[in-house]
Amino acid sequence: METQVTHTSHIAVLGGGSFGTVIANMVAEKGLPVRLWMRDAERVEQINRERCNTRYVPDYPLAASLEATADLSYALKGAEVVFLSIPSHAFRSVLRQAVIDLTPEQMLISTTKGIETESFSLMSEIIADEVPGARIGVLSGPNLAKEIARRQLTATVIASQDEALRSRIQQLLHSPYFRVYASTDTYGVELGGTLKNIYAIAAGMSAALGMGENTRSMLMTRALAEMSRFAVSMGANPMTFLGLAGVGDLIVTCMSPLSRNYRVGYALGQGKTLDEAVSVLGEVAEGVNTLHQVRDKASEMNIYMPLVMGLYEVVFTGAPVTEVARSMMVNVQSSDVEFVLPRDACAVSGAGPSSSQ
Ligand SMILES: NC(=O)C1=CN([C@@H]2O[C@H](COP(=O)(O)OP(=O)(O)OC[C@H]3O[C@@H](n4cnc5c(N)ncnc54)[C@H](O)[C@@H]3O)[C@@H](O)[C@H]2O)C=CC1
Ligand SMILES: O=C(CO)COP(=O)(O)O
Repeated sequence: METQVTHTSHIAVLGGGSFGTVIANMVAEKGLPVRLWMRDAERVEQINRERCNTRYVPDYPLAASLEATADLSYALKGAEVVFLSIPSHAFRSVLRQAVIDLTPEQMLISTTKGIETESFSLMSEIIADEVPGARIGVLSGPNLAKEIARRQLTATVIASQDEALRSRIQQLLHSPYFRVYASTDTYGVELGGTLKNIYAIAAGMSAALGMGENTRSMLMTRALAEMSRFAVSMGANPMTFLGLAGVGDLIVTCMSPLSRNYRVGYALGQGKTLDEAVSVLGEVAEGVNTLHQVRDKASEMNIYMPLVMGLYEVVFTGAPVTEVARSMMVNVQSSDVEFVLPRDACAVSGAGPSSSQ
């Protein structure tokens, strides 16, 4: 049964790409007023006229209570919840334009799976910087927009320290095809969704090169080990990666040609240059920048991440993938499951054990 939701005001979604559109429409399908903000006034006009975002999610009729707008103040003023589906490279600048119209009781939910260049900030950290005292949540999980648009069953995680926020977002998004689990580990949930994009590029590349399913399985499993090692070094709780926002999202993104990061990897595996692979996509593939940022951070902090290091060489320096793969296969063979949760890791602020509902 669909969750009944009450409302006193509208919901705002910033970002008129594929995920922003799907989030906005899932809420609007419940009859709630939703304002979907995007920069492009022509697209706004087209969406409101045709009731479809033909550029990003064709064949996906939009509910009557969804209104596209190019007026940021109109979208934000009086909104109860603001979802931010803006690519990481533009996230801070959009938030800076938005801040004047935000009020402390509004809930700000990032759906963006990326890292800011230079600062190494995740999006929730950017919100905390730009909107001090904001009520912050992060939404992440195996959520390919195009599958959600077909109402194929899936689930996500809403992570926040704010219990009322978690339950409000569960209420707003829950539907017969979409379940919403809760977590208190904002950083872990956000980090999982961000890191998995790197390995999706590698998975796409290995598929294009005709590598087998054993290879893909090894890649995903070692990716999880590497992500967890990175999380521990960053003071996060790696156990969160065992959930939907970690292994769940890693699996779908490494398996599906619907993933833009997978597609970038596939194109690279076919011999395209990085510029060609990205431009043919025409949508954001966060993993390219994330790979760069994580490689730099891992080098700086001396974190052992052979997949990241190898993929960086292939993607950014043009090293031949078969040679890189071969050299990785002769690396020192360490333990399979190498870490146990450090006893004091749970005490790290913001890295407490996640709680599912
Ligand atoms: N598409 C998907 O399946 C999912 C995407 N995400 C995440 O959501 C975020 C957004 O992704 P998508 O909507 O899929 O991307 P997209 O590439 O489909 O659309 C991005 C949108 O952001 C807009 N944009 C770019 N720069 C802007 C700026 N400076 N100001 C205002 N708008 C700007 C673009 O015009 C476009 O409408 C990404 O971080 C992605 O990782 C998360 C879950 C699923
Ligand atoms: O995060 C996603 C699915 O959960 C979408 O992945 P892509 O950005 O690679 O399409």
